[in-house]
Amino acid sequence: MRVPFIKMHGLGNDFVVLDARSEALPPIGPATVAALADRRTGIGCDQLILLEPADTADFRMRIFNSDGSEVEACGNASRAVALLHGRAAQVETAGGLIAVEPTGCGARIDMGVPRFEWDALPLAYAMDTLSMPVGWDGLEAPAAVNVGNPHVVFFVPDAEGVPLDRLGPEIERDPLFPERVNVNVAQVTGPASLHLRVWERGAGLTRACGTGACATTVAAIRRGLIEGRAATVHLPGGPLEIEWSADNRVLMTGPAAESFRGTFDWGDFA
Ligand SMILES: N[C@@H](CCC[C@H](N)C(=O)O)C(=O)O
Repeated sequence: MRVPFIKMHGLGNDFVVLDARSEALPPIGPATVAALADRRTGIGCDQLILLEPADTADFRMRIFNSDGSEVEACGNASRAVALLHGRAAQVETAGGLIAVEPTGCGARIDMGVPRFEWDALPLAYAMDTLSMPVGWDGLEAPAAVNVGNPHVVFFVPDAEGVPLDRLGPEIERDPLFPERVNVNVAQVTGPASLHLRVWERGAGLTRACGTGACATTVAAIRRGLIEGRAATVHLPGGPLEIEWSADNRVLMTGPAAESFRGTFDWGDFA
């Protein structure tokens, strides 16, 4: 069975998009996702995105990390999917309903309401999530935020100097995070400006993480580290505009692009 795919990205965080909204695909498992995501023997991506019909929204977006795990949210893929869809839509995700709106060369996404309760992250046990009393080799007192998916955010004086390739996997899999966690290291660079690097759960270091930018902005506002309720978040792949609205919704604006299209043989990856 030949299956069409669309290769897309948001600031270099890249996706294989499978559109099963009008024609169903066979059930997809973690091994197939990981094989397709492999950069040497597959198509290669940070996340695989599967679009399906939905009952209570315009369509459903399922998100899989390159390790095969299915997750709740992906900011950059939401913009890519908005671009592909070509008009405003309500999209069902495992993390909740999001509203997407294309804006020419990208999209604006209403990512929903952030959560800060320890059991919403989730953490293994109760603690303060604004400044968690924990640390890993010099990375101390992160904030925990769930923006559909779980994030910890460390504010540091020099984000580039953090050995995230070493500490990211350790923190991601710490027993404190029963569902693992996305690890953000952020530097405040101005009254409304942040520099951010992210170790993504299930995907490793990526060039950009939309939900990481949302979680980091919300955490910076809660901590009083920036002025107002909006920031430009500079990631290795480029900037995102994030706002935490007065009615408690996280809004993200930024680019997305299609790279190429192709087909693959399902049997080669099943
Ligand atoms: N790249 C994403 C986040 C993808 C999911 C994440 N790795 C997780 O496991 O929660 C983004 O742009 O938000």
